[in-house]
Amino acid sequence: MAKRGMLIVLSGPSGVGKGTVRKEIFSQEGNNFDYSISMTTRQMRPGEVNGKDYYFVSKEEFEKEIADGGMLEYAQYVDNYYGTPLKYVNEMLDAGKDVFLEIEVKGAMQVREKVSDGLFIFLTPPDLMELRQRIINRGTDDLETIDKRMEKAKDEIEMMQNYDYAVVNDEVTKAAEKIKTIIRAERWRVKRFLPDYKKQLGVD
Ligand SMILES: Nc1nc2c(ncn2[C@@H]2O[C@H](COP(=O)(O)OP(=O)(O)O)[C@@H](O)[C@H]2O)c(=O)[nH]1
Ligand SMILES: Nc1ncnc2c1ncn2[C@@H]1O[C@H](COP(=O)(O)OP(=O)(O)O)[C@@H](O)[C@H]1O
Repeated sequence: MAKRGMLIVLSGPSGVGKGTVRKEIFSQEGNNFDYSISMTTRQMRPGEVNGKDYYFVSKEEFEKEIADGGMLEYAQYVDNYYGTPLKYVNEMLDAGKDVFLEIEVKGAMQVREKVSDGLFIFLTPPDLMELRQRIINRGTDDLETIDKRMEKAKDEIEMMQNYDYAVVNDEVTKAAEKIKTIIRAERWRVKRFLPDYKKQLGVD
């Protein structure tokens, strides 16, 4: 059986640039990871593709998945559900692939409870004004939603203490570089390396 893959969780407040940084990492290293496509009940935005950006489902379908135990984690975020389907993640990890999740903080904490050897990275904005500006620039939210997201962001940043690494998203390429460095180093953490190495050496 292949060595089980590593679960990499990229999290942080909405609008900080998780999607942007994740896409930058995948454009360079897409062959090295699998991305878990989330399920959501929110409206599809122009340009989004069902099954690529998200699996877009109804509230009823999402609640059925929860009831059937099909979600690794889920959260309700600004009136919609978002979650990670469990089956794909397990299949990929079992096949020895590293799987990347890009999720908000409540979901990340559920994963932390369930997956003790995951790698948890918190992407954080240079400051709150810059975060607000990014959400405005993205042009996907009305003012009321932006205010809700900003209120949430303050609580979300408090959650940083529960993560393994913090990365400031000042520039996209720099943040992506830092995350790649963290992942490379993580592969050589003794707790990940040693069990296999012992097997190889025939010592236990
Ligand atoms: N818990 C959880 N959060 C998710 C998942 N997928 C996306 N999110 C997060 O939900 C929040 C809202 O997502 P979305 O409306 O797409 O906005 P955007 O990511 O800010 O463009 C963001 O912080 C996402 O990272 C998921 O599967 N689980
Ligand atoms: N380092 C950065 N500098 C400036 N703008 C950024 C940076 N990273 C992301 N953005 C912009 O901020 C907005 C929010 O990014 P997005 O990736 O959608 O965030 P998230 O997935 O965390 O909600 C987008 O308009 C994106 O182009």
